[in-house]
Amino acid sequence: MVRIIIEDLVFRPQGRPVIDGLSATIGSDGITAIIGPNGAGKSVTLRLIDGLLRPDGGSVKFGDRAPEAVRRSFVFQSPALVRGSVRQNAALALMPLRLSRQEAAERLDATLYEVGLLHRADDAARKLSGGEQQRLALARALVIHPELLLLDEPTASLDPAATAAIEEIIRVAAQDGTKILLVSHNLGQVARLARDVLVLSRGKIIEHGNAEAIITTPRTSEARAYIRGELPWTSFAAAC
Ligand SMILES: Nc1ncnc2c1ncn2[C@@H]1O[C@H](COP(=O)(O)OP(=O)(O)OP(=O)(O)O)[C@@H](O)[C@H]1O
Repeated sequence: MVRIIIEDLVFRPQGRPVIDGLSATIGSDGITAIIGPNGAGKSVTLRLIDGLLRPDGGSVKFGDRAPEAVRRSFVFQSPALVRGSVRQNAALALMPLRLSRQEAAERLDATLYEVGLLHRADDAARKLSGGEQQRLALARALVIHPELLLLDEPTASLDPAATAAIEEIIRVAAQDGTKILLVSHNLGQVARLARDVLVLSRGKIIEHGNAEAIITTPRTSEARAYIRGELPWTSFAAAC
């Protein structure tokens, strides 16, 4: 179980405050979505939590566990696949685990089956469709049996059917006990999947709570504007 405690996190490249004193305690189960307008700092927050970026202040703690003891995976919006087969791509993630050959093969088959790619295991990864490539990226993330899975807009460029397939994989992973942090602009997806939501604006959390409550009745005007899709020129156009 991974509880994430973020305290006064600051990321300030060249002095520009991108993340500006962000604090939150994120519960150890279910799916937590991070939403907010472009440039709010969602991806940076995910990277700071994962340790891909170093903060300029504050901390991210996983309860009382050392960060390196928390098995975790990160899936990006565009899957970075290497040359080789579907199976070889997924197998890369297993290398640090030093499993026996048989155990690794069993795990790979089980995970490729879960994401619906076992029948494509020997095909070239780069020949997969966008949705299949993202399922492979998820297989590579899930094959290590992560305790924490960080997903940065995993369905941003996918059609509804491919999105539904990815959402089902995410749902099953969460049911199996993986804690999931999901950055998404797809509020339907957030409503379908998330238990709780963090709303970011200009590097700060402006709301954190139950997903349904935040999506249906956001408290702050900024969250309301984002969720209702108010664009800056809406009121200007109305005034003309
Ligand atoms: N590694 C980095 N170093 C310095 N600045 C960065 C880095 N990554 C992102 N930024 C800057 O931080 C700001 C927030 O970026 P971020 O990608 O976190 O936004 P976001 O909320 O995920 O936006 P979007 O919804 O458009 O993906 C941007 O101005 C971006 O240019």
